Amino acid sequence: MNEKILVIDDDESIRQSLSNFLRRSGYNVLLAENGKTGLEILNKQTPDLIISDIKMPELSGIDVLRKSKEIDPFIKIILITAHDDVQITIEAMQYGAYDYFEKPLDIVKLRIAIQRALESKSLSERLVSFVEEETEEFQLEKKIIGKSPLMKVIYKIIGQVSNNRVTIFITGESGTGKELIAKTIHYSGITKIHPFVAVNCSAIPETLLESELFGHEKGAFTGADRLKKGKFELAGEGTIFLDEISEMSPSLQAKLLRVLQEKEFERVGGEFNIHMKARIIAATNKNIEQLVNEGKFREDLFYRLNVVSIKLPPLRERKEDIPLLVNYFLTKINKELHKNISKIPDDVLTMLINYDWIGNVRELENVLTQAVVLSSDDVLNKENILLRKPQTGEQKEKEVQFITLAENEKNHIKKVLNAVQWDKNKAHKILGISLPTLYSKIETYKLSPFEEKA
Ligand SMILES: Nc1ncnc2c1ncn2[C@@H]1O[C@H](COP(=O)(O)OP(=O)(O)OP(=O)(O)O)[C@@H](O)[C@H]1O
Repeated sequence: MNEKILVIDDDESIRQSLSNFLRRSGYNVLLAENGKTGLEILNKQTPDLIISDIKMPELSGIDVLRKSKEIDPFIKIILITAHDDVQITIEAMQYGAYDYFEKPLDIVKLRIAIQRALESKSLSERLVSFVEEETEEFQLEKKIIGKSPLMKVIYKIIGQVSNNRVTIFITGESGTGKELIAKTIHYSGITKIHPFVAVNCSAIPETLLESELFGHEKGAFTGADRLKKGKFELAGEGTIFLDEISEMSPSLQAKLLRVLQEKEFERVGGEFNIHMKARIIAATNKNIEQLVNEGKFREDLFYRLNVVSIKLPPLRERKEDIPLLVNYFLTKINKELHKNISKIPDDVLTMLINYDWIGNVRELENVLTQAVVLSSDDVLNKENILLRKPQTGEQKEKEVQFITLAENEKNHIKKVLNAVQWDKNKAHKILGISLPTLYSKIETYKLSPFEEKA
């Protein structure tokens, strides 16, 4: 039996082209020009999957998503939109959207998503969760900046985990935003009315960490002159963020494992167990798998913590986010320092894009702060941008020797196009070639804004 897919879009041309594509792929198609009609069809004809536009008059795609889930909690919904919006992506995933696509639609990716959505329909009964309460206004787009495909994957995971309490392990180099992501998860979902408590496991001496985490009773040890609640207790039903977890001593790793297994802990010197209600988010900038292999981090603890894993990409792997981050930080820093640096020369932006940012977003923010402090006019001047090391290292030269000139050109054009989000008018100027030449190079090298994964 062919599966039924309901397409809801107020744009007739999109409805028709989606309908043709779906029929050609062997599905039965139902069409609705607005959310209200779509919901009526859902009631009467029980489709297996809905593909809905987000921006529609009266009922939006998010409204359709929420109401459809009330009618059929196990329906799969793929949302499409013309606008790239972090908040909407997270909201859509929170309300249980199966996936989220931007126009123009990438048909190959859409086809795969449809197949997967239909395959997982029978499993979804266990996965779908309702969100009854309105989420407090939390302006995510002001906090996490980035529209690269790698960051979009992260936003989807945030949406999927913010309304449950699964344990999360975040890895990523220093300054990639691990704490920021942990806070965003906390403040986007059911934990947001409870405390967010962060502990840096490497900053606290080993002897103190246990009482810091679990608290201590009065008289538990010399100097314990009063009862002190630990971070787990203070976090209540909120989130405890264990940063630099790889630095935890073996004995404390064993204690933490027991807490995770038994969901309870004792204060140091205490005699009764306290129920653990907080969600744990652990993070490290070390290669944790390697530490596990070397026996430096308990494997059983790692598996307990790594229920959902989030790997934050280094900034150099999402260079297209650099211009956005530069704008965001300049606005923020200008405000804080009462400055008005508004002009970013093309060569300065190119330099920032090409730099490898070992310290990631934190380093970028620091470099920009320094540049704003040093600037005396409204231009972000090159001489005020103090980078840690020269751009061309020996390593880079070695890599270049092994690729052809054409490959090098292709890579460079692609890097610039990604960095300016495929704005060809900007790209041809940065590259110093004419617009027609840029088009012909895109054609020759078969460049595309969409990376196909094997
Ligand atoms: N995508 C982003 N958008 C905006 N700001 C960001 C982003 N990622 C990181 N930042 C900012 O960069 C700084 C460093 O981020 P954060 O402390 O979360 O990194 P981290 O990975 O936890 O670092 P470390 O491993 O050193 O503890 C913070 O000021 C944070 O707000």
